[in-house]
Amino acid sequence: MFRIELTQSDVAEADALVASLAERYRSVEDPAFVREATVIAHELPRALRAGLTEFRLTEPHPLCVVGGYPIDDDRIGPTPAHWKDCGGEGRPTLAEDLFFYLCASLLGDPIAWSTQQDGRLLHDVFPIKEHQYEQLGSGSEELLTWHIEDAFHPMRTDYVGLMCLRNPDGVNTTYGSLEGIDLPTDVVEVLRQERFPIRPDRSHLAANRQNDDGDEQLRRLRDRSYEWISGLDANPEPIAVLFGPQENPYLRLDPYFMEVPASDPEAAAALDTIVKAIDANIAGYALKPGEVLFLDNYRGTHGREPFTARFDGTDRWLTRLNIARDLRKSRAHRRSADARTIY
Ligand SMILES: NC(=[NH2+])NCCC[C@H](N)C(=O)O
Ligand SMILES: O=C(O)CCC(=O)C(=O)O
Ligand SMILES: [Fe+2]
Repeated sequence: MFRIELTQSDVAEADALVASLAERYRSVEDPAFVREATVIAHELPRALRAGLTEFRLTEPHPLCVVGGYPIDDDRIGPTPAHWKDCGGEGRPTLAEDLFFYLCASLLGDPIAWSTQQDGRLLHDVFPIKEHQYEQLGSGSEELLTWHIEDAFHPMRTDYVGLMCLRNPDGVNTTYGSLEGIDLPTDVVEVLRQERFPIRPDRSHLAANRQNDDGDEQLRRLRDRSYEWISGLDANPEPIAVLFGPQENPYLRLDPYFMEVPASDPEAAAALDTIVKAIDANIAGYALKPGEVLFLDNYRGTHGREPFTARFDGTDRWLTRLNIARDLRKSRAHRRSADARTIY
């Protein structure tokens, strides 16, 4: 994996920047911060900026870890019980949120899904009791099967960022890719065709909806998004699993939510081949508090190993950002040029 290690003076620089921002902004969701973040990110330590730029431009590996940012476990307080209780202003993790968001801003622009976690930009990923056995980031007892994030969505992002706030049992994030794998050319050809129906993962379904605020227009847009998702759930659209460069093609799949019809055995066999190839090379990495992981969501899949949650405020806690390289690709689904929520 590609690693960027902050030195002591890098940390001091980043801390000073974050401390000054924490006096001006109360949340990374503040539209004024979102507007300024790209400019402010240029005040991060040079080695960090250079590393993230290299990761973005040369695609050296599907994973990039930024290590060395310190976290005061007491100051961030207990791991919350549900994301609906901890978004927006007043988070004890404001400093960590700001640092994470600025790093992300060197790769692209974070976006929010109207259908995920109340339309927040910054998601929380910790175990939620009612989700123990679900295929959700908030699950725990089940292996979170590997996936491209939001694979079903035409506007899924280029990167997924995960910042580790705590991970007391060293639970592994899993990752896989096509690196070192030579798929037969006829299989690749089939995988490049739109023959693979995919359903939305459960995190976008109305069953997980909490948000109902906002004006009339906002509610209508949100209703429309949920309708689109449930339509897709009932009638999955066939997508291509591979795209882009002939060698080292990009990936788009979430096998748990994909089923090829019996009428297309050739496609079923091709999907089976790539899933087995990626499965054979799955690796794991246990994020440490303060580490930020950026996953290249075109090049690598990821998931999470099962664990037993405690539900006592000491559980594993990550935050998550979805980062787009080109906001314009989703412009038709956002309310203004600089709005971040995709409807
Ligand atoms: N294979 C899967 N489990 N896919 C769904 C991944 C979890 C989803 N991204 C979430 O936010 O909860
Ligand atoms: O918990 C992890 O390490 C990964 C979670 C994940 O894949 C997700 O939330 O989509
Ligand atoms: Fe994920």
